[in-house]
Amino acid sequence: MTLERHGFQAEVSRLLHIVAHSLYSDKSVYLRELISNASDACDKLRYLALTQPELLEGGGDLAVTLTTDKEKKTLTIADNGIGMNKDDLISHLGTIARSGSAKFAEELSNAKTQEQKVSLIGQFGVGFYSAFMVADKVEVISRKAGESQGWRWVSDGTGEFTVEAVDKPSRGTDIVLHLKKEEGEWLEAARLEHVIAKHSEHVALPIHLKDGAEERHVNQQAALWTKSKSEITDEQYRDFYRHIAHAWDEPWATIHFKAEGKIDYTALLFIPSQRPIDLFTPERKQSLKLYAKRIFITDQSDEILPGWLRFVKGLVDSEDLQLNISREMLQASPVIAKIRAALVKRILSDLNKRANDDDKAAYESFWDNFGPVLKEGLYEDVTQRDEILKLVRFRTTASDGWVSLTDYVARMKEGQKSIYYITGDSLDTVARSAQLEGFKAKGIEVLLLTDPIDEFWIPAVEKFGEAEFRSVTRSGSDLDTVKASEGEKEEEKKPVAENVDSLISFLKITLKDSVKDVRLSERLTDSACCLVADSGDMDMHLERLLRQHKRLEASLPRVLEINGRHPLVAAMTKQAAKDGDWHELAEAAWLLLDQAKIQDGEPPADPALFVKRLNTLLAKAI
Ligand SMILES: Nc1ncnc2c1ncn2[C@@H]1O[C@H](COP(=O)(O)OP(=O)(O)OP(=O)(O)O)[C@@H](O)[C@H]1O
Repeated sequence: MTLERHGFQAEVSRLLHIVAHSLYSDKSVYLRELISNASDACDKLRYLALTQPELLEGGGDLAVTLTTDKEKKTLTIADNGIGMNKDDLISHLGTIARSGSAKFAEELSNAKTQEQKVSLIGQFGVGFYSAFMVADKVEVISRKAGESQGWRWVSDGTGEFTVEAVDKPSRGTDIVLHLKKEEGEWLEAARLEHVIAKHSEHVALPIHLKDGAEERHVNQQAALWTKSKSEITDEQYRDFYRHIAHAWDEPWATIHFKAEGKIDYTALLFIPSQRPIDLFTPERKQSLKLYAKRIFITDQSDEILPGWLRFVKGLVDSEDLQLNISREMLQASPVIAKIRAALVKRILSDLNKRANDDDKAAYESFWDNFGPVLKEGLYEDVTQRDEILKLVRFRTTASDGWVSLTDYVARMKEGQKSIYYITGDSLDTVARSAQLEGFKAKGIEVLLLTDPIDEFWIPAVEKFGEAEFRSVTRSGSDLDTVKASEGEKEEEKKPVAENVDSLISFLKITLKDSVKDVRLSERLTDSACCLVADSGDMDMHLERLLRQHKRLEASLPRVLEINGRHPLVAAMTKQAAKDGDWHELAEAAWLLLDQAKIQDGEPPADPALFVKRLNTLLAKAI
């Protein structure tokens, strides 16, 4: 059979280069990764064999076997699981199929320091490729269950791999590591046993170690989640989390409980301390593993947890599920629906405890990582809305830290009935927005919202207690009904330019359909003008988002608010009262509209014309 040469996908090459140059202080993690893959492969076969017993080919004792060869300097990790055929080898081991990989590769190339790279890899996981931390050549010899042809994949981890057909009598996969010169320790049985005890003790599959003529069973194999909490150490929980979630970080939270009664199940759930890179991909895939009576069923069900809890890792094992339940049947299963409801309740209540814990920084680190995902629940799950609102934290104009809605409401000014917010792309731009000026002057706190999901949950939720959410970029904000508190006296206000109404009429006639209306503003103190959405119209940031995603073509005309106390508006008002040539005033009117757009982060309607007008006026002034 011919030997085929293939190039690795670009992101894999880059990843391999970094991994092979051994960034990790603890290289032993490669063993955990390869044993986890072997154990996943056996789980997959065991599940398929429930309906296709012929796949077991008479050999149903699934196991992982580690074999050392001191002469050849190889360590082989073999399993008799599902195996891979030629296409599987090329796609699974030659590309990173996982979503988020393009973003990962981009960030990896942008990362400057080794620490940044390690942290990125930590978020993404390197799985199989970690083999190249200890090996300068890796051979994968595999035969897929139900197929007769075996295949051999070989690579030295630099850009290319080869695939060829080989005979492989036994089903499953052998990973042969040709160890680097300095990695001889992986030929020592004691060293291997120690690492297995540390990282893979709880793998629910026998792990055998063959060292010369001797073969031993080296793991305890007790499913960790079946033990009682008091028998499990923090370290065991952590190692189990890393094993089951293919993670590299510490769990931020560990939730382990047994439910007995109408439905019996055990849940062992983890919340990571690092945000994985693929958290915001469109599939919003969750990865909780489902077991029935300790047999793995699936990690692909969207039924066990809602998408807005997709950051939760771990497993659920139920006594009340049929072993041969198909993934389709899961969708209609009342047992799953009940388990899901209970898990959601439990996770939210644990989060609530942590939110009220003294360790504010810990909760804020969770919020930083997963807050935007949890907020999706406000939009999607009416029944959990009140519980989630208790957990949400915001940046605001009044504080550098995170603020809860309860804190916000407690600080509301006399006469303030609404919770004010502004949405935008980044904290910096929203915090500088002209629409906030009047609110700042009165000392009214405004929530600064910068997650795309904010545009969707706010209109769905509408209220927190009695207080309605109100955008400051909308007209009719009732600013004048709110009293400034003592010590925050509003600055002495300058009088509004006399006859400003005639300027307003002039602006309406000149700007015509480019604006919906022109009004005198109560919200501006420093800026001459700003654009706001008319009450009932779409919020401006939402409109921009929809246009970016090509869901909306043209932009809607907005209300131009002008500041009657601003010197520019005063000068224009004077000019409007005079008879004669209004050409220059009209040019100034267009400049006023364009500057409002620029302040909102939008380009002027016609940039060339904007520059021409500006230069004409500047030339006169200089
Ligand atoms: N021993 C094995 N038997 C069968 N398939 C395997 C084996 N090892 C790896 N694979 C296949 O190769 C894929 C890639 O493995 P890899 O460890 O790189 O990533 P992963 O396990 O999917 O994710 P992670 O990076 O989180 O570990 C796996 O998803 C699996 O399909």
